[in-house]
Amino acid sequence: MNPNVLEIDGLTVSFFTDEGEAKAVNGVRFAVPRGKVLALVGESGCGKSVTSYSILRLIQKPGRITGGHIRYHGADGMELDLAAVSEKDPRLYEIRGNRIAMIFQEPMTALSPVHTIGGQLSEVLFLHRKMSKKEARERVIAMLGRVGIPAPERRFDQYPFELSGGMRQRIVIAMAMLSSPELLIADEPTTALDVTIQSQVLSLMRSLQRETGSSVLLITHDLAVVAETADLVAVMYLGRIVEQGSVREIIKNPLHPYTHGLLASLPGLHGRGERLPSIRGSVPGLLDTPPGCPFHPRCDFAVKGLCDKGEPPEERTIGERKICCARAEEMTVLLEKEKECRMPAKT
Ligand SMILES: Nc1ncnc2c1ncn2[C@@H]1O[C@H](COP(=O)(O)OP(=O)(O)OP(=O)(O)O)[C@@H](O)[C@H]1O
Repeated sequence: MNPNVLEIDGLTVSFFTDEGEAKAVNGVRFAVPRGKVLALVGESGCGKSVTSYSILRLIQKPGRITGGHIRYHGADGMELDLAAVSEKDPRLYEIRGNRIAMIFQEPMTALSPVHTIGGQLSEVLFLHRKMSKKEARERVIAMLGRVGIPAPERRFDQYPFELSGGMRQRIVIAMAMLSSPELLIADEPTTALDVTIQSQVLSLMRSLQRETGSSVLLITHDLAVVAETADLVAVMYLGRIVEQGSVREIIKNPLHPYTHGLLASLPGLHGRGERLPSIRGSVPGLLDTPPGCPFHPRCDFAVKGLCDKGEPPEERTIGERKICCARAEEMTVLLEKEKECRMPAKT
């Protein structure tokens, strides 16, 4: 069996607007291993959602997948390139919601306000598992209990509006898990929730993932969420992956200046009242991406003539991580020097 449930290779997705072709995803390559959580992280607009929507072929006009592969490797041997398959191919319907499920930031996008919770959840089992009404009711009530919904028998007949945001997101997770997907794509699943509820929902997702052995592609802009939830991380900037590897290695020792900047701006790393450093400048538009490394105009380590010219740097491997930075090999030393400069001199 392939160790990866999903392999994305050279994925390119463009939006064809009146102003021109905007490459929202530009040659992205990563793999989601079986039984692992991979987080795709980056600032707003870097292409995380477009990447995840592409997997289920949910990109709408004027957007289109223009290149690359999205290879799904089923545990039962089913193989499919989701980037190439026809929209009408019945295998695509089988994959959506059954083998690959998706949960969104706002639970109400997935739930119908006019149907009961039990009715909506049972539908998943009628559709994908062809279960009887009685069997489905039992399975749904058990799953509601598993995701921490109190009094699941009573909740079965209630409507989504009768529940809090955190409870609704648990319902959506229950709905996704009912079909025992091999891969769960969670697009900012906790962003709309209060901080205390966020952490409960994340640990619920993590424990369900461990219990079922499914894989998760977690989309988030929050490195604190990554540290808490994921095994692997891929950092995206302006439609490209700039650094990827294990969470342990990358959070402890980020090498790409962008990852370094994202981590440095996390509140947990700084003392009370201390001003948080931020990455200078802002993300350029997709129609005027700079030549060379897309991050160079905001990078403190950019070198004229090296980082601002030609094609973006190619991916290279350092230890177990992959990084796209022309100065990757020197970064450990450069970051160490920078840290020393920021430390107050000893008297
Ligand atoms: N329908 C569309 N038409 C034109 N451009 C689009 C469209 N949808 C997305 N884009 C562009 O694609 C780029 C990537 O968007 P995407 O939603 O994937 O970013 P993201 O990293 O998920 O950000 P966020 O966290 O804000 O959702 C953005 O520059 C966005 O403006």
